[in-house]
Amino acid sequence: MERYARSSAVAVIRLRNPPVNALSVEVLQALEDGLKKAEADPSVKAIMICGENGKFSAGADIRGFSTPKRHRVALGPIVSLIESSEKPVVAAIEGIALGGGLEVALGCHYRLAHVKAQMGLPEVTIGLLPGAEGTQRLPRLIGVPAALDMITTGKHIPATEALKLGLVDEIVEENTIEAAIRLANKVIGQPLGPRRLSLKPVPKLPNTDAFLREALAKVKKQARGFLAPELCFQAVKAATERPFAEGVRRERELFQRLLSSEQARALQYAFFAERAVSRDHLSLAPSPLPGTLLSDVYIYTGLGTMGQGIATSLVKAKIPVVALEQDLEYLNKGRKAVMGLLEREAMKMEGGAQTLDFHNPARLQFTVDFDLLSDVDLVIEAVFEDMALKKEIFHKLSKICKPGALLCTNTSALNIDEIASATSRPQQVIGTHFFSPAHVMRLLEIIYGRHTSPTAIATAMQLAKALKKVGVVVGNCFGFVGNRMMFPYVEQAVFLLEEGSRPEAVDQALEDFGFKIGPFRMSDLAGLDVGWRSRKGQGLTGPSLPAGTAARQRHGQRYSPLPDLLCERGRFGQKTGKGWYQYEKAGGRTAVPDPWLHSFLSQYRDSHGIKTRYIDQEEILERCLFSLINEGFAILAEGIASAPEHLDVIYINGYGWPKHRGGPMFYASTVGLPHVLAKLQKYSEAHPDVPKLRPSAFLKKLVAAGNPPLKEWMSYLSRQSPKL
Ligand SMILES: CCCCCCC/C=C/C(=O)SCCNC(=O)CCNC(=O)[C@H](O)C(C)(C)COP(=O)(O)OP(=O)(O)OC[C@H]1O[C@@H](n2cnc3c(N)ncnc32)[C@H](O)[C@@H]1OP(=O)(O)O
Repeated sequence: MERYARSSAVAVIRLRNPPVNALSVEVLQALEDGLKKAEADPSVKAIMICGENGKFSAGADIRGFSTPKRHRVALGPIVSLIESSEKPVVAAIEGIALGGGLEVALGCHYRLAHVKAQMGLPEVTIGLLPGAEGTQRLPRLIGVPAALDMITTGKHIPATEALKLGLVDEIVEENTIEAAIRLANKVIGQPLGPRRLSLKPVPKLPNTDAFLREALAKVKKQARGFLAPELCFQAVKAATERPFAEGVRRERELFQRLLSSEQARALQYAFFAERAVSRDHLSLAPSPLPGTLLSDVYIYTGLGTMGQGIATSLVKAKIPVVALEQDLEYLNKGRKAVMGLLEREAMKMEGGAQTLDFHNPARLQFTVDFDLLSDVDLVIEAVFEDMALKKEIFHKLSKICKPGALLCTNTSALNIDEIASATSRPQQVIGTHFFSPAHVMRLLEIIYGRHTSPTAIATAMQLAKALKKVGVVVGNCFGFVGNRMMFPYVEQAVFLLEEGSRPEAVDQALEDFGFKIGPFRMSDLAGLDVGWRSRKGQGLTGPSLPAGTAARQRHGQRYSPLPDLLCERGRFGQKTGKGWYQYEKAGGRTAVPDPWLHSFLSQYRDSHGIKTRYIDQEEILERCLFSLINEGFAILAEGIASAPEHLDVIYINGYGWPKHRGGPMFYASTVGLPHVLAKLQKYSEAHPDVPKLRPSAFLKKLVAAGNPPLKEWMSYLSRQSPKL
């Protein structure tokens, strides 16, 4: 505790724990001591709580949740202590007030925020609920609908919205601390009863029961097996039914349940994994992006779907863009699409189009003039996946671009070294694999080649950061990490259809597991023709397939021609109105099980002598997920990725893996590696012609070593890529 000024009647309690003033045991102890001291000091007439370095607090120290209970300090009683103070307590909110930080502010009698501050109760995103009485105070302050929304989604809200909701009393544009001191002085001696949220009733709704029923249904639908949102709901519901103290008891019960759950552990693991992975390699970049290193980012594209998303993403990050197309017709189409995307993005932002300033040619210009490339700092090529075309472009780039320019290719599988070989500067060639839609998806897979320099890797990581994406650095192999792990997963899904399952059963099992979308719905959405083109290119199907090749075998391994057969019938998915499902029309989005497909599958099985059998959910999950995980172990052993956390961050941010399961490798660690190995052995014996079911040597090694915790896995490998 300190005084604002020597003779000031206002005591200041500053939360200090860089970088985000997380409420560690020490901070909480100091907060409690400060409060008691101020309370006992007769010369103190009011108290102000603020945070160091322009940030109120990011809430409880998340690392503390995995320490034994005896080492934790309960925050709820401290919030109560603040509220029961006989002297007015003012929260001066700058930067962020999140989780326990906002709960501290809710205990204060007055809340004043800087206009740029953000507030929220994001506990749900780490598998918890606001367990410091926040589920009971917030509905009393802003009403049940708004409180439920904030608590079950965990979203951050800006100060302007907080003011409208009544979450803060005042917002200021200038010095928050001085404004809070003025407020504290002004309210000295005023009655505190009406300012104590625990004493207020929860505002009544016209039909609380119906509202809660609907809200619960919505929460359950979105949660897909994720427990925290529903328990957050239950805690807020308790506020509508019980007096404050009983509501708090219920909140504590629910909080404890979540705290000990595997889901909370998984989400907290994912929180730190993402931050650790994003930090990798950054320090080697010569200077921060954008602006200094990158004066212009050049996108050479087809301004097709990927190029459009990438351009949008760069403009949103305020990086100047020059977008190039091969001819005016494509350029105009691309321009229209990018402008449309930017208009929509601008509508979601405060300040709209003006903030993004995308009508300004200095920010975004469209051209067909390749020579404009000579002065740009970074190029992102996003033409379609054709090695010959990419090599031609990179050869040209290498001649035109200035010596220091970084040359990035947006490929999802092609060999970076082969692309780099077309240039005279392979050390500056790197893969930047964006995910569609590129202005929405957070993952950026960054692929280094044999000659890629550490500076190039670090610069690509800077780019990811500037784009607010999660950059993950991986090695060069077919499909890199994400798609390479996806191949066996999709392969198993199709094999399951051959053996007796249906697309809707496979999708359901994986969506129940928590995936946003199952493999067949995903394939219909992405277009079956994409994979078909690639398989034709690899000689697995189409005219280059040698005559006499067995229908269900390639290179001595099992192969399913089912996706090829659908493509031959023009069933490309949503775009043609038919794929693994049927749709209301070409371009339709509602997938409906298709009787034609069911009878097609029966005939297929008959013609290949396959006996249809019932396949249960367990087998669907095990075969799809464990084959994907098995590939993950192979990737780690080959040094393509530097740690299991990297694979998990890729899967959560790029492939719709349910975050509450922590990513595939974390999931493997929770079910236990001996279990994964035993299942793979069983399925591999049943399907000896499927190499991807054969347990990886690394997995076997870890099991033989006694199933060590995930953090220790990499110590069982002697070789690591020098660049990772
Ligand atoms: C003690 C028992 C009390 C029981 C109370 C029960 C109820 C209360 C529960 C809670 O409060 S749970 C925590 C709720 N808060 C959050 O979920 C916020 C999480 N943090 C963020 O969203 C972001 O970090 C941020 C605050 C918006 C800042 O984002 P920015 O992109 O600027 O920086 P980051 O790289 O994300 O973070 C910087 C640095 O800080 C670490 N960190 C952030 N928040 C916490 C935290 N709450 N606890 C511990 N550490 C935190 C983060 O990990 C980064 O550090 P490194 O990992 O890079 O070392």
